[in-house]
Amino acid sequence: MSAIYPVAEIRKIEQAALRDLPPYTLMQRAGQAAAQAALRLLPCPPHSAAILVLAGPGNNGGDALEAAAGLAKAGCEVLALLKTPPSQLPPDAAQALARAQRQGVHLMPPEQFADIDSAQWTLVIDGLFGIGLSRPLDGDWRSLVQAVNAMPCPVLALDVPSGLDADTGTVVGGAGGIAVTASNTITFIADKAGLYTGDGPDYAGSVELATLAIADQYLPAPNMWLNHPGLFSDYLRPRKRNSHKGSFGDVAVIGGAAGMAGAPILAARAAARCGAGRVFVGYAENPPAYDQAQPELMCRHAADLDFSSAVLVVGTGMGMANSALALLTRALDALSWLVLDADALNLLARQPQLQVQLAQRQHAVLMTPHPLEAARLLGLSTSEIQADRVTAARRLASRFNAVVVLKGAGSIIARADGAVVVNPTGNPALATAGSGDVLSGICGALLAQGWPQWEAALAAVWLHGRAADQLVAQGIGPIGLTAGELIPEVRLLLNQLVQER
Ligand SMILES: NC(=O)C1=CN([C@@H]2O[C@H](COP(=O)(O)OP(=O)(O)OC[C@H]3O[C@@H](n4cnc5c(N)ncnc54)[C@H](OP(=O)(O)O)[C@@H]3O)[C@@H](O)[C@H]2O)[C@@H](O)CC1
Ligand SMILES: Nc1ncnc2c1ncn2[C@@H]1O[C@H](COP(=O)(O)OP(=O)(O)O)[C@@H](O)[C@H]1O
Ligand SMILES: [K+]
Repeated sequence: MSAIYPVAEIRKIEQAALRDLPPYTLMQRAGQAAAQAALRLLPCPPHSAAILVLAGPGNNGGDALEAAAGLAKAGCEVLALLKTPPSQLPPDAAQALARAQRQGVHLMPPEQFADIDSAQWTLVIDGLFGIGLSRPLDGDWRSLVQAVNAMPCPVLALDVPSGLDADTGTVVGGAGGIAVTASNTITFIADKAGLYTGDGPDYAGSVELATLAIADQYLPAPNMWLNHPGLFSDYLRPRKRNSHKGSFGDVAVIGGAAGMAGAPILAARAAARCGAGRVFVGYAENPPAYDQAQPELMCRHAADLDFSSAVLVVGTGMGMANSALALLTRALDALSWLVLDADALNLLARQPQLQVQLAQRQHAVLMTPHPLEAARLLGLSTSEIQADRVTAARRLASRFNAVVVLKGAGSIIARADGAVVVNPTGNPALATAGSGDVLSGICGALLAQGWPQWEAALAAVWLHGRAADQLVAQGIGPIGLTAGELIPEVRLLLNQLVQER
């Protein structure tokens, strides 16, 4: 399942399930799943492992103590750090503590709390705070997290790395806050957006989901999902034998002011190699005769292009001159499907009347802002966008009646009705000039081939990120991957997905 729920919903699911289950059941399931995940992470047999379990004052601490019991039972040497007096633990966590002690888990004496880094641990389990974190970590908690973050061993976070906001992927307390940097996270009941977007992936590491066998009847209809090909596979259709280039549509990339002629070329090459029947490049100024590396592209002056018969990808390297504004206005007037990127978005941010025109357009639009472009469109700062990427993407989608891709680590795809998808593919190899142009070209190609906007956006973002992941696995990046290198890899992946379906 790929549903993502906000923390408030997870609380409701948990409460509803707990009403129908014997007490302590869910914590036992969480702890056991965590113990199994921990055993899989050990680089040695259990009886050679020394595991430090950090147990906080709430039920996240209870999960950790339950996991500690399971690990001790499996033969590991387990030491638990518990600052809270047992009498102050919630009932389930107190039960987990009793079980851990029966299994031979030792409690660390308080005088050793400041020296946890003096021992060599095989693994640390972070069960300090989960979704109940209500304020930034300070004092002893902060020192503890600092010590864990300096350790070389793997760290398994339970539910969410302590200190991270599970909804937004920001550290609680902002720049002054702190969170556990885990190598792995096992999250319970359902995925949380904050594990996949913004700073979340840097803290959560590799994420595994344990649903705790919660029956479907307790799960409300989601309106947030984790991106995967199942969400767009209906459109991964093999080509009919009896087809021709007209069957796969035209893309016209509009952009390319002086000094930025390469940007639309990247988008256009991506569009051609992702299957558009014909690809035009409409230059704001001085079109080149043709693209030597991809002579299939038809390079023209944008003023000479028919805007009504192609999917228009507008804005890549377009500049902010009056001529660019005129091209954007013409594109918004056209009945064609639109992808708005880069300078098209920057111009829109400056032109309230064009924003009204966009929101009222009959044919909806796909917009691909990076956080700064999103900030300009919403009149906010980039840090305000990054503080809650899901909300920012939803606001843009509803304001402009558009499908919006808020780019950056863990891209957020949002729809005007509030549906959101969080993308788990991609890596910092993509932090290179032109990779956004490639994304807009992929979007254009899928739209030209008849994909609806929502599925086109989901597929384009997933493929773009996955291509970068595969290239990095081959050693092509993260350092020095260039945007153009993504294009053949995306083509390969798209063909593979169609074949596998
Ligand atoms: N219930 C169940 O059966 C299941 C629960 N599950 C597990 O429970 C987790 C949620 O448990 P939880 O609600 O007890 O919250 P948790 O994250 O442990 O922290 C709350 C405690 O921390 C304290 N506190 C907060 N911030 C603080 C700070 N900065 N500095 C210091 N203290 C701070 C807060 O104190 P207070 O804010 O009240 O002062 C309170 O004492 C969830 O993530 C999952 O792991 C799953 O196993 C499924 C079954
Ligand atoms: N750290 C990262 N992790 C995942 N994806 C990233 C990361 N950095 C950048 N990207 C992706 O790379 C692309 C960059 O787009 P953009 O900022 O518009 O670049 P440009 O304008 O140079 O083409 C976006 O799709 C973005 O989501
Ligand atoms: K935790």
